[in-house]
Amino acid sequence: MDTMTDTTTDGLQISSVLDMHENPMVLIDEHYRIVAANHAYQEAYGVLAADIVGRHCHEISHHSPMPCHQRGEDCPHQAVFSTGQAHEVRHVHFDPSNRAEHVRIRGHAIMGMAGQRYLGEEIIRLVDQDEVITCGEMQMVGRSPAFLRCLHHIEMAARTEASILLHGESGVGKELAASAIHHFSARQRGPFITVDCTSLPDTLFESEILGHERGAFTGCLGRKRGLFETADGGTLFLDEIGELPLAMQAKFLRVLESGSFRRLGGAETLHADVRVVAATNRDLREMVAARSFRADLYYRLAAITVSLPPLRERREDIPGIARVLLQRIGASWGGRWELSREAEIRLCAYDFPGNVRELRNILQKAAALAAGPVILVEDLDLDLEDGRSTPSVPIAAVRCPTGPTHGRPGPAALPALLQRFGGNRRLVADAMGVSERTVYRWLRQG
Ligand SMILES: Nc1ncnc2c1ncn2[C@@H]1O[C@H](COP(=O)(O)OP(=O)(O)OP(=O)(O)O)[C@@H](O)[C@H]1O
Repeated sequence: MDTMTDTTTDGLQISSVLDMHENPMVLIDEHYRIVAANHAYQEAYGVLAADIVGRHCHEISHHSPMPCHQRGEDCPHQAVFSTGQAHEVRHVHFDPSNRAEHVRIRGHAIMGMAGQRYLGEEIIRLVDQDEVITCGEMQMVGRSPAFLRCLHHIEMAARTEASILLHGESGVGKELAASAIHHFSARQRGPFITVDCTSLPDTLFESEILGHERGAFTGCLGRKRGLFETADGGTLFLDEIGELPLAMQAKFLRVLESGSFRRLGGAETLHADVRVVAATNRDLREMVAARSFRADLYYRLAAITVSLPPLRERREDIPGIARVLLQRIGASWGGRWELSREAEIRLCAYDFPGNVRELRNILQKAAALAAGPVILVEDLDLDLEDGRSTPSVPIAAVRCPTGPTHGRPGPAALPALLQRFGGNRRLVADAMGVSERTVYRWLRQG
């Protein structure tokens, strides 16, 4: 083992040099052993330097017996020792009580007086108390290990130029993840263009995706740039790619392979430099086997695949996401709502087949129905058929909803809702997640 006393040959005390840093910092030797930790580190993690000096960094920060690069992670230790250059990564660390946290690590190469090499690891803790990770204008909430791991994959994938396929259930946050990829990538200053593959009729492919020249078809008055061209220098997000009909898959493949295209009615071959991110909730491999999705397009899109975990596999994120969603609802409706403890427990026990989008809809309805600023269990309209509560959660401690069922507000709630939304039935319908006709029906029924 490469050892180092706390005093270097020129009389500097290592820990006092590390203490100059405000962020937690540790010094690590070539053999992954921690040599020193600064005051900020000891305070942040509630440990004494003596408790961790001599132990492996991966054991302390990852609770893992092996270095993180051997588990497929981008490891500052490996990078700094092999290149001698500083290296920065995001990681998921675990504190002494096994709580996952999202951190940015700056690894610096440090030389000892006798030529020994060290890694100086500065740890910047990214997740604040609200568990919100802010990427540009977006807010991604969560601190569960499953979520943070997924975020790490997203960031690692974003740094490459490879096509990325996002896979996950409906409402799990694929579109949010796609914009996070754009934000984390070198293309962040370029455009982020979304193509909804469910609403792209075959007849519109050319004009929408490739654009058209003036007079290209009857009634076409001007020249239009297509979405592919508009995404030049940025990211093209193909949402619901599994819904793309076979005929259009061939057309897409041609454009994606070459980056070249012609506008409808145009003679000139144009080129766009586009990075593609696609998303689906379907099993594209199965679709390839069933010949309903082209294998060549699949391999073109899925250079890197990132799976987004469903909300029920990261239940510890539910309270944090609910808090942020309620803040958003409050900001747009002009009000403040919070969950009662029982309502929070009830939500954490729910399976959320519709994931974060369903959570948002449930909270909107609940806020619309709640008599005051505190949302009670009876304000929650959970679909208990699909979203059965799991046995791992102490359901016995939770009362069942007794209030309105299937979104139908009680007799007193409807006038209050109409008042809240200035008599606008459309807004009431949106808040309740029903059609405007349903609101009319409720009003007729009194
Ligand atoms: N981690 C998160 N933190 C905060 N909000 C989130 C998070 N994940 C998703 N959301 C919100 O949930 C809603 C649904 O997310 P999104 O549209 O990205 O899901 P999706 O997987 O693309 O859904 P679909 O497959 O139906 O298109 C959005 O309002 C989004 O902002």
